[in-house]
Amino acid sequence: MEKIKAILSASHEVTARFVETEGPKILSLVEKTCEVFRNGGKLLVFGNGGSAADAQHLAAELVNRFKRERTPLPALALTTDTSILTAVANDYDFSLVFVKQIEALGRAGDIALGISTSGRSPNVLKALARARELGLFTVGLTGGTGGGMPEVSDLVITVPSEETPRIQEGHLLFIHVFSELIEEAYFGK
Ligand SMILES: O=C(CO)[C@@H](O)[C@H](O)[C@H](O)[C@H](O)COP(=O)(O)O
Ligand SMILES: [Zn+2]
Repeated sequence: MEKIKAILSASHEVTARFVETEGPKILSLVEKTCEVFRNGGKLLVFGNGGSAADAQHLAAELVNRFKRERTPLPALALTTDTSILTAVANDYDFSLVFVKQIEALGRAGDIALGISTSGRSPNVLKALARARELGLFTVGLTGGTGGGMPEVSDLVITVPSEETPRIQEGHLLFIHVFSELIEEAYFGK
């Protein structure tokens, strides 16, 4: 029981600091995303492991709904097509599994959101770098020092922890806060 309480308390402490330091950046990303959606652009999201699940979670909130009855929003997780993922990894390299999808689906004016707790996953960093070259707005959702994210991201949102699970808990909070604010900002209160 003590262990559970210690984990919960660490998680709360990290998410509280996250909101305090990164809140303004989250608000600016909400504005930017609404502008991109209004201009016919879309959000492409990707990451590995738990962050692949987070990418899918965010895309589902936006395409389906969060709290409101409203029209679907254009978001796509690049982590779900096992034929594409295995073919690219098998024929080329795992570090290109998101790059090739960015090249196929990304258009200038879209947003590429890469999720990496360490900021060091080559497939996430390469996809953000390529997205930027192609004229997408790039966002790194990360933790700790952010690894290589600052070099390839127009906006870096960082959970202030060095522990992967705590960082992921901050990322989940981001997904829900972002989805709720997007619904309000895009469709009105
Ligand atoms: O969920 C977890 C750990 O909590 C793992 O599945 C974790 O996401 C994987 O090890 C990832 O490969 C880590 O990649 P990254 O966050 O450093 O980019
Ligand atoms: Zn996890």
